[in-house]
Amino acid sequence: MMQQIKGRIIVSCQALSDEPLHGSDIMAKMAIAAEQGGAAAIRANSKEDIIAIKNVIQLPMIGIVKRDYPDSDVFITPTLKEVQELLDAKTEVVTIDATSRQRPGNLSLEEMVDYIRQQSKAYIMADISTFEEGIMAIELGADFISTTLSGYTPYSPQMKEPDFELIKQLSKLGKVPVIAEGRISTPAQAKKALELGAFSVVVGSAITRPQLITKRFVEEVTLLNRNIT
Ligand SMILES: CC(=O)N[C@H](C=O)[C@@H](O)[C@H](O)[C@H](O)COP(=O)(O)O
Repeated sequence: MMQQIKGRIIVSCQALSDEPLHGSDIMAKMAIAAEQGGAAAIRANSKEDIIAIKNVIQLPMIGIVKRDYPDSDVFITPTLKEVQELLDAKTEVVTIDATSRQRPGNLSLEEMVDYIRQQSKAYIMADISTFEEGIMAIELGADFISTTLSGYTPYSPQMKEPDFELIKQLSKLGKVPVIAEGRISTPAQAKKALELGAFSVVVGSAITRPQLITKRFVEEVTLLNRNIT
């Protein structure tokens, strides 16, 4: 699988329950479209969506389960319950939040990694938000690190652009494949991430969230109209 995704685009097909495209059947169609476009793998949220996507395409799946808990800000595969759902869905990659924030029930990252290693042969992807968290994830033995959460923890840089600096610094270590993810919205940005050393690039909203794609066009046009009047 590593060779299959090297230097290529992974498409994130996700729509939460409050999004217009929510539904496993729709995500399965998105995944077919991504496969037709040449995606190397699919990142998807929830056991249901992963199973529906696996029914229609052969690409490797990078799975997450997003769930909110009252005692933690961690929402990407926060506990062993979500890990087990991913293992049940037979996802090739189990993705966990590997930030230094407290997990629900004070579960440690080590416990999560141990559980996945004991229960399956799935790869582990660590979603991180800073360089230090990346180092921690490498020490824990993650198979991939993804820059997914840069900009989504209060202590990481808040920016509109992808966090190219983080992609570059982690890739430079040469320890574990670094997946560039988060706000990559143009082919040029995807190319830049690979040039900076990323192993693969995940693109989500710019391909699979039409409400956000529309908004980008509308905002640009609104700006122009403001300048004219
Ligand atoms: C922060 C968070 O919840 N990220 C999620 C993680 O899976 C998804 O909502 C993103 O779409 C995904 O990371 C891809 O990023 P972008 O959509 O920016 O290309």
